Formats: sequence, structure tokens, C-alpha cells
Amino acid sequence: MPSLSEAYRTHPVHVQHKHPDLNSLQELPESYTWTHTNLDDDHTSNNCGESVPVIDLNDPNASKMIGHACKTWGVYQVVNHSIPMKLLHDIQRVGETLFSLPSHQKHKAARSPDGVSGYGLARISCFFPKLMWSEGFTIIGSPLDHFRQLWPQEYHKYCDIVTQYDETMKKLARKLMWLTLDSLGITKEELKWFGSKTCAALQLNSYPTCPDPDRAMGLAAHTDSTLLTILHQNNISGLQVHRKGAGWVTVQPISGGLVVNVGDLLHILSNGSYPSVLHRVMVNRVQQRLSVAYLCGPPPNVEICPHPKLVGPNQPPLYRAVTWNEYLGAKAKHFNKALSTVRLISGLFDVNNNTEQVG
Ligand SMILES: C=C1C[C@]23C[C@@]1(O)CC[C@H]2[C@@]12CCC[C@@](C)(C(=O)O1)[C@H]2[C@@H]3C(=O)O
Ligand SMILES: O=C(O)CCC(=O)C(=O)O
Ligand SMILES: [Fe+2]
Repeated sequence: MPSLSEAYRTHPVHVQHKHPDLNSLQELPESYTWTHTNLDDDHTSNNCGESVPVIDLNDPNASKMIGHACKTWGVYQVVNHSIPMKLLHDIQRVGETLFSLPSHQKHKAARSPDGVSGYGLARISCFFPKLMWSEGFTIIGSPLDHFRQLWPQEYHKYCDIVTQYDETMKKLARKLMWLTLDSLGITKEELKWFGSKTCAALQLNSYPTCPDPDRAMGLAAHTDSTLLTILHQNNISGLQVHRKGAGWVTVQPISGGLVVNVGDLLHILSNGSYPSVLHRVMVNRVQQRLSVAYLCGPPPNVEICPHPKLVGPNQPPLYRAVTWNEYLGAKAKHFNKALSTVRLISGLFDVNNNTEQVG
């Protein structure tokens, strides 16, 4: 199967500054200081008490509830998802251990500009004049080579956890995709590629404590280039989603809950009816925040387009067909404007200019 790394071979992303060890800094350096103009919005959320829907996967109405959450929020939290708590703890421990290694050790497993896996700053950093207060580690395929660099003795133990997490999440992602398709009135048989292998990336994120959190940004506002992203966060809040009319809403961590984001490819597949959610991460002075994102997409070279069942005389297709590889290339080049580059009929707003979704 062609791999996702093709996308960055044609669009290398140069963000590999050797950044300082964030844990050692007593003051926020100028290069990490976001002003109101580059903080696309102020830090306060104006959410009128609204909160992201929580859906119990054992509920017989789960599919309907997922459909409603995707349409109105583009994000929800799931409980009773059957991922063992131990596995969630184990993967979080991998992140904790990895990010607490000395800088020079982590840099041995650095992501190359035209590569996809490894340690580094957020890929989207190159679109901003200021640096983000976070570090990440991306895994696509086997982490063996990189983990061997990080833990010459114990890499097996960590590789096993990643493999188990990947396999378990794959099943959950399929179930969620199936429920989502069902909510759109689409059966598995009506989506040809659904039977074949989906593809995914695992992203470990760390947001160290910050000496001046109100002027820093953990991860700048973006949408994910996925069908779905399943996010496990530790019990420290910081993730915010943007909701029309409400502004930035904090996604409160719930024990054992997983956050599910609608990504750009589901936005396209649903012909704009399930908009991908704009989200960002704020940091704090007191506790390190960790998260693990399972970024799920179709096989990399399968074309995704608005499903024929969602297209008709009164519902023209809003997007052209695009493969995941091609879309990741567009994201690497155009960032939050990527969705507009595949749009057939122009939208009213653009994510970058108005923090408002196209669709
Ligand atoms: C498959 C992918 C989605 C992603 C880019 C990547 O190749 C692997 C990392 C993913 C991630 C995680 C943090 C936010 C994000 C925008 C980024 O910079 O890297 C996403 C990318 C994405 O969804 O576009
Ligand atoms: O850390 C988080 O809560 C969000 C991470 C994220 O948005 C991502 O990895 O795409
Ligand atoms: Fe994200």
C-alpha cells in the first residue's frame, strides 16, 4: 500500500529549529510570545455554558446522536467505547516517558523535513511567526527505528504498547465511522473502500507548564486532515473547539472519555453537512498536559468525494475528489485554506480569515 510519506516528499515542511527545552525556561521568550494579532482571537472563551456533547456508545440511539453532534459541533466525547483504561494509561505513559527524555536524546529521533514520523515541533508551525509551546511525536507505521534511538534497551516494551493501541483504536475508528455513515444514510456497502484497510497516524503531544500562559499558544487553531480523529487527553484541560455563535469552548476532560473530531475528509465526504472542527490548545502554569491523537483516514490513494447519496439537483457536490496524500500535500502548502483549494462552489467564509468553517 502506498504510504502517507509521499505527501511530504513533494511538500517538505521546514520546522526543525532546535528549540530550547521548554521545561527549563523561567520566562516566555519573545519567539514564543503571541500577541493579540497572531493569537487569532483573545484567550477568553465566550461559550455561554455550552459543552461538547457526550455520547454513550452503548446507547441504542448512538448513531443519531453522533450525526447530530457532527452537524452542530463537529466534535463529541465518547464513553463506553470499550478501550481498556490500562491501555489509555500505558500510551500516556509512553508520551510522558518520551517527552521527559533530555533534548539531545529526543533530537536523535527528529522528524526530517520531508518525512512524516518522528519528534519535532507541530508541522503547522511554519505558518506562524511565533513558536508554539508544545512538542510532538508522530508515528506512522512502525516506530521501531525511532524508538531504538530513544530507548536503546527498552524499545520493545514501548513498541508493543503503540502496536496494541493502534490495533485497538483501529477497531473503534471503524465502529465510529460506521455509526457516522449510518447517520448520513450510507451503508458500508455503499462506500467501496470501507472494506479495505484504513490508514492512520498516531500523534503524541506534550504541553509543558508555561511561565506566561496568557501570551503563549500550545497548538494554534487548525482542523485535522482526517476522516475522524480520536483524542485521548490526560486530566488537564486546554483543548478548545470553535463553535459558531459561542466562540472557543473548552473540552473538559472526562475520565475514560475520548474526544472525536470531524476532520476535513469527512467534511468533504458528507458534502459539507458535517463540518470539520476548528480547534486549538491553550497551556497553563501548573501542570503538563499530554494528549494522544489517533488520526484516521482512508487508504492514502483512494479518492474521497461527496457521497453520491448526498448529492442531487438541489445539493450540488461542494468538493472535488481528492486522495488523502494529495490533501496532506495541500495542507502542507495552504494550511487552513486547504479545504477551499478543493472546493467547487465558493463558500462564504474562510477558516483563516474568519475562524469560520467553509461549508
Ligand atoms: C496524517 C497527518 C495529519 C497531521 C499531519 C500528519 O501527517 C501527521 C500529524 C498530524 C498533525 C497532528 C497535529 C496537528 C496537525 C495539523 C499537524 O501539524 O500534524 C495534524 C496534521 C493534519 O491533520 O493535517
Ligand atoms: O492536544 C490536543 O488536545 C489536541 C491535539 C491536536 O489537535 C492534534 O494532535 O491534532
Ligand atoms: Fe488537531
